[in-house]
Amino acid sequence: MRLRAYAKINLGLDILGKRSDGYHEVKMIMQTIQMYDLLEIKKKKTSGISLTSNVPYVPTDERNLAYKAAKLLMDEFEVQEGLSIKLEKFIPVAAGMAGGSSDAAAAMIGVNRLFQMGLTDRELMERSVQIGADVPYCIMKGTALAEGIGERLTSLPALPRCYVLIGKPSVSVSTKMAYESLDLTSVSVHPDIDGMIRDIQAGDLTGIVSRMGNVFEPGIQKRYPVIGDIRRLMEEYGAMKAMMSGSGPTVFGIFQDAAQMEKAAAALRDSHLAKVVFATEVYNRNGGTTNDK
Ligand SMILES: C[C@@](CO)(OP(=O)(O)O)[C@H](O)COP(=O)(O)OP(=O)(O)OC[C@H]1O[C@@H](n2ccc(N)nc2=O)[C@H](O)[C@@H]1O
Ligand SMILES: Nc1ncnc2c1ncn2[C@@H]1O[C@H](COP(=O)(O)OP(=O)(O)O)[C@@H](O)[C@H]1O
Repeated sequence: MRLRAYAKINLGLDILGKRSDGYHEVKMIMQTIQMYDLLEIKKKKTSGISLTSNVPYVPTDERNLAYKAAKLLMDEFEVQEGLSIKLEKFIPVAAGMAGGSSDAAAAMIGVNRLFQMGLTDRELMERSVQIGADVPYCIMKGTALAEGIGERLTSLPALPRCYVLIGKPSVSVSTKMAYESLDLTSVSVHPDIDGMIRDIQAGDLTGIVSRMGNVFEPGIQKRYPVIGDIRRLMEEYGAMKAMMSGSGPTVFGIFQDAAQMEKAAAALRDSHLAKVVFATEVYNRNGGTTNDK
């Protein structure tokens, strides 16, 4: 069975406070994009899970989030057969694009089907938060409001047609480090997430984009100025707006025009500011790219 594990961007990312368990209360607008890892999962006769990957820098043992997610379900359902997972990574790692979380989500969806466990998406989402705060969203996909630690999800209408340019500099950012080093008292500008929800409901792309904001961005950009360089380049080449995704360092730009985005992508490649440059579109729950009829 082959599965796609889609990447996400955060159109808006606000942090409301810190909980006693160390996790943070968030309020985010999540958006799936047409960039994905591929998972091929198969039953195998010998028990246990084996995982292979096309990249050397992700673990292939129980530290891999796809492995962990598969194991969680297989343990609960006392599956005696084994599982092999072939993981092909295209989503940059430790990039703020939920690559690992999405692999975990796809593994859960696949294992549920392969071993006929009969769990609903809702039941998978409830279990998946044990793997990571973003995993329930990666099961749900599309445009959504994420609250709590990221697991309280409200589905939103699909975005109007637009294009997304991804630029990932060569640096990596650990999510844990990003949360730990964030000083909430010094956050002076919080994005207007409620306003963005209204704009999404109204299908107003200009409004949505004007409210894009990420409270992680100033701190991470200070450490890695290349983030600002990529952002500026994208805006110079016609992005309605560009911003860092999640805990970074990936920058995405929103474009109204595909040809304009391709020009920006070429300029970004020439600049060598980004190690990964990828021109794409949003992904919606119905499998399409827009809410066009
Ligand atoms: C920042 C975001 C924004 O979408 O994405 P990424 O940048 O990782 O893609 C997410 O909140 C990342 O979610 P996820 O990557 O699933 O986090 P987890 O694995 O559960 O947690 C990693 C670490 O981040 C911190 N953490 C995570 C989520 C949260 N709401 N509060 C936190 O403080 C905790 O210190 C935790 O140990
Ligand atoms: N399937 C996986 N894909 C990518 N990274 C993984 C995976 N499983 C575990 N990891 C580990 O999780 C960390 C964060 O990965 P990732 O999900 O790509 O970050 P982010 O949430 O910032 O996009 C990496 O340091 C990596 O070693």
